[in-house]
Order: sequence, then structure tokens, then C-alpha cells
Amino acid sequence: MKYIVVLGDGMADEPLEELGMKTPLEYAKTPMMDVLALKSEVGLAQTIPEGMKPGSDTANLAVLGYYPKKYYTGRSPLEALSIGVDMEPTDIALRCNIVTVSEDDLPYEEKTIIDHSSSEISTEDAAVLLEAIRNELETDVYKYYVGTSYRHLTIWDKGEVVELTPPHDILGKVIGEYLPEDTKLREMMKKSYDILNNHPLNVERAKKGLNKANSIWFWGAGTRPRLDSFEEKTGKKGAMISAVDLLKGIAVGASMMNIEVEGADGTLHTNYEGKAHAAVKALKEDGCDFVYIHVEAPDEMGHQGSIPNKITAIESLDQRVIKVVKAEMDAWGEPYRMLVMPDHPTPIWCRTHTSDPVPYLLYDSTIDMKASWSYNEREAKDSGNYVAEGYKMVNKLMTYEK
Ligand SMILES: O=C(O)[C@H](O)COP(=O)(O)O
Ligand SMILES: [Mg+2]
Repeated sequence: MKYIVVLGDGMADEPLEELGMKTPLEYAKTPMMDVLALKSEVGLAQTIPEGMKPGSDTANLAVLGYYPKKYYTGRSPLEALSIGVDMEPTDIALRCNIVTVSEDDLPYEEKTIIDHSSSEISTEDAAVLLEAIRNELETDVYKYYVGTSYRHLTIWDKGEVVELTPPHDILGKVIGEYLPEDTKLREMMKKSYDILNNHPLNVERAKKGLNKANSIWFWGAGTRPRLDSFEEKTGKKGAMISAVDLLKGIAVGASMMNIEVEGADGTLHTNYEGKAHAAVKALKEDGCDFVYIHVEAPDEMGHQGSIPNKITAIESLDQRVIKVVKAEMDAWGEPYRMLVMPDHPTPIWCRTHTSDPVPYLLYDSTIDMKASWSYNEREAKDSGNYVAEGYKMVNKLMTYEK
């Protein structure tokens, strides 16, 4: 038996008037998930534990079987594992976004945050800007490292786990009240605007109609991660396919195989088919028992508040990932189970994460459930199937019996 998780990051949502009170998942054309749902178990899973902040960090730890209240030490430390930084016990890792704030003559504190991702800036462009930041701001205490797209890392020597506001939680808001209380962090953020706003690369970006990447933004503070091996926990050899450092970092910490896919970039235009082919290859040729295909796009489109693009992301997941995986697995003939689910909702109305339970679809190629439901938030709730502790999903996947 082989095990496949197709994780549509942020895919769950809420009914939208613009979609006739359907959710993007209900409204999207998903013929593959529609067929699978009739042969699968559909239900709800609570991935974010009570009292924890909703985000891909806690939620994907849960879906991978790591109880966040036991294993979570902050988001950025997990990303540091992927970036290749060995944290000291006294280090604090900080996520360092490159964001877009309003370009005006207002004092920094009175500026508005416009885009947490600076138009999903390329890693190449971000690296140039981070070099400018490093030249001006890096000291023995604060070291900057390039991650992926707008997602970067700062290691704070002998820092503190300070509570910081994620920029995607305050889109469109004036930043003053959300800036760090720590004066040095605030000072670096404020200085970054002066360093970046008129940087030649940003002048070029603006000419192309792209958002300037004109400020750094710290959040996601944490201490050195401590994950147990996935194989020791489950007895299965696991592989991760993702474009984002958070998931790749979890895989490093869990001693899973990280599979790089050409063109996989965490955006709406990622290499969906490439991820699907790589997943089946990992199972068929690389001796893996379990593969986790993480697709970032629905989350980013949720953060952007784009209904059509979130629908496109879901339809791409259906037709260019799930359909391709199923065709290749069926052709191979090896029995398998496929779990399709989001990590958390990223509703269009709020453009950030909520902690609501998420719909799952659990398919077993050896069982025809003869079910009669669709895969979406409403029918998952109506099904009566509810996994109260999301970190038990992997165990459910591996021990499933009709
Ligand atoms: O900053 C990021 O990587 C994402 O926008 C945050 O959302 P996530 O927690 O769903 O990844
Ligand atoms: Mg997410």
C-alpha cells in the first residue's frame, strides 16, 4: 500500500455572495474530486489545536502527524532548517518578509501595508534587495539569509521569542500599532524603507507595474526545532514535494526526503504536473511509502483576495495534480490511499487564516465506498465524519478500514 497526501494550502473558504453563496471549492470545476468523493470518505478535520494561531506551520505539522502543542517551536525555525541554518540553542529565528508598504511622505509608522508578498517577488529579485539590507543592517547580533520569494530569515543572536504580527494578517491597515515593541527590530524595519524604496531594482519593478518591495517585516519568531523522524514515528519512508521553505524545513526536521521539482515556485503558475509526476516516481522508483504534495497557490490567492484565481488554483489542483497522480497510480496498479485536504481555511473575506475545521477526502484504491457526497466544506460537515485532533489524520490514512 502507498500513501499520498495532496495538500491544497489555504483551499478551504466560506460561502461567497459573488459565487451564489458557494465556496470556491464548491464553485470550482473539479471533476476528479467529484468522482473520487463518490468512492471515498469525506469529513472534517480540526488541524489547528485549540488556542494556537492558524497558519501553515501548526496546520501542516498536524497533518503530518506532529501534535503542534508538542512539536511547534515557532514558524521561522522550521524555515531555517530548509535554508540550511543550524540554529544555536540561544538563537531566535525570525521570518523576514519583504513586503510592500505605501509609498508616501508619511512617517513609517503611518504607512499602510499593501502586499505581504511584494507581488510574489522572485527569489532572484528578493536576493538583490536583501543584499542591500544586509550591507546596511547586518551585525553580529542580526544575520540575514535568503529564503524563497518574499520569505526570508533573520537569526537573532541571544534574542527573545517576541510576539510579532504576521503581515498577511493586517493587509490594508496602518502599520504603527502592529510594529514590534522591540526597538531594534522596529528600527531595522523603519530603516529598510529608506534602503529599499528607491533601490534601482524597485524603480524597475514599479515601471513594470509590480509592487515595490520596500520594507522588511519580522514575524514568526521561534527557537531551534525538535521534530522526531517521520520514519521512526510511522514506519514509513516519507517524501515531501513543496516549493516553500516551511514545508521543506519540516521535511528536513522529520528526516523525510525533499524532492525538488523544476518550475515549482509556490505561485498560481507552479509546475503542477511536475509535482504529480515526481510524487509517483518517489513511490515507484525511490522506495518511498508516503508522499506529501503541498500546493501553495490557493493560500496565496486567498491572501490576495482573488476569487477567480483561488478557483483557478483549486481547478489546477484537481486536473493537474490529483488527476495526474491517480492516472499514474492506477496504471502502475499498486494499491494506494490518497488524502486530499487543506491545512487551514484562507477565506477570501479576511485574506488570512482561520482555525475552522477543514474538509478531507480519503480515497482507497481497493475500496469503492459507493458514497453519495461531494467534496466541499458543507458536505464534509453534513457527512458527520469528524477528526477532532488533526494530528491523527496520518494515522487514519495509514490504518484506514471501511
Ligand atoms: O508568509 C507565508 O509564507 C504565507 O503567506 C503565510 O501563510 P501560510 O501560513 O498559509 O503559509
Ligand atoms: Mg497555509
